[in-house]
Amino acid sequence: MFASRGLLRSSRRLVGGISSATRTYVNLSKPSTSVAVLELDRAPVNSLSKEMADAVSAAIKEAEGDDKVQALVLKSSNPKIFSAGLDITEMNNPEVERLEDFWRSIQDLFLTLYGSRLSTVAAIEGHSPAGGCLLAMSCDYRVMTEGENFKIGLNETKLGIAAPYWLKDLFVKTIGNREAELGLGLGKLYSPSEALSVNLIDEVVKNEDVLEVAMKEAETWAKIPPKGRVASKVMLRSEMMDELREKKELDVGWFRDFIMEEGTQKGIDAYLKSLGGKK
Ligand SMILES: CCCCCCCCCCCC/C=C/CC(=O)SCCNC(=O)CCNC(=O)[C@H](O)C(C)(C)COP(=O)(O)OP(=O)(O)OC[C@H]1O[C@@H](n2cnc3c(N)ncnc32)[C@H](O)[C@@H]1OP(=O)(O)O
Repeated sequence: MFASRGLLRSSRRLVGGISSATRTYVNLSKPSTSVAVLELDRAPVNSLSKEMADAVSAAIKEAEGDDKVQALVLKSSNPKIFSAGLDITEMNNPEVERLEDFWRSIQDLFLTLYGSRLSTVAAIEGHSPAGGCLLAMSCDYRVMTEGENFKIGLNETKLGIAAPYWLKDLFVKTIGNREAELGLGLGKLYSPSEALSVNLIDEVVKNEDVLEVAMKEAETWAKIPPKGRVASKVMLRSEMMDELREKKELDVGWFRDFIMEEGTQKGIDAYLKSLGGKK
């Protein structure tokens, strides 16, 4: 059903009529004719390394390659963490070439998900900070599990870094300029009810219901005739995507220079050490 890609270790099985493919970092399945499910599966926190970003992009393209598929649910294998965002170790004392390639992979992941012909529904299971929020906001619809300790938002400023301009633009498009000023400036992480109140997400559901609700939503989107739906999506999203495509290498340079600064490195180093308490 889903053709395998050279990049990915892939094994296939048929469970109850559901074709599923298990790969490194992602699992792709097709529980119904028109909806595919892409599960993020990089323990412990689904952080986005270069390889993880490439794997997610490849899986989205693979789902798009099936003409019958019209919608995609993005979920996590971890019920408490959708994604902890970018893999911070990629930005900690990096090799410059690897750092630049890492950023290109993140740009490509955004362009692939945000610009997908598929209707995309994020089943946000638990925490979704920074790059996790980027993944969620790149989808067409967001369902998040309840639990006021779960957080979503852009906390970059608290790490001593700034979100790139296109992530800022996406945030503004999603929640409006004033709330984005507050959210970005304060590095605010929102609980599910707060996120709902500012339209960062569309629904809050019980943990056990999240996949069912996301699937139902995806089925609804999948029934819309694709021609008009995709044309509408292109109209709404192409300006931002075209700008990033044009400025891609400039953006890589900004990212590299910003991350390689001594002060940025000190901040990232301290933040990494504070995480998990083990590094
Ligand atoms: C001209 C102007 C120029 C402007 C500049 C433009 C260019 C600048 C661009 C800069 C862009 C930067 C963009 C950044 C976006 C990001 O995504 S940065 C990442 C932000 N993410 C976070 O802050 C989340 C951090 N993690 C957590 O908060 C928690 O881990 C959690 C709430 C998700 C889960 O908590 P818990 O279950 O308690 O797990 P932990 O014990 O904390 O973690 C377990 C394990 O995972 C490691 N880890 C956690 N997150 C990350 C991560 N994002 N990357 C790498 N590793 C991570 C953590 O260290 C633990 O490891 P050990 O078990 O200790 O080894």
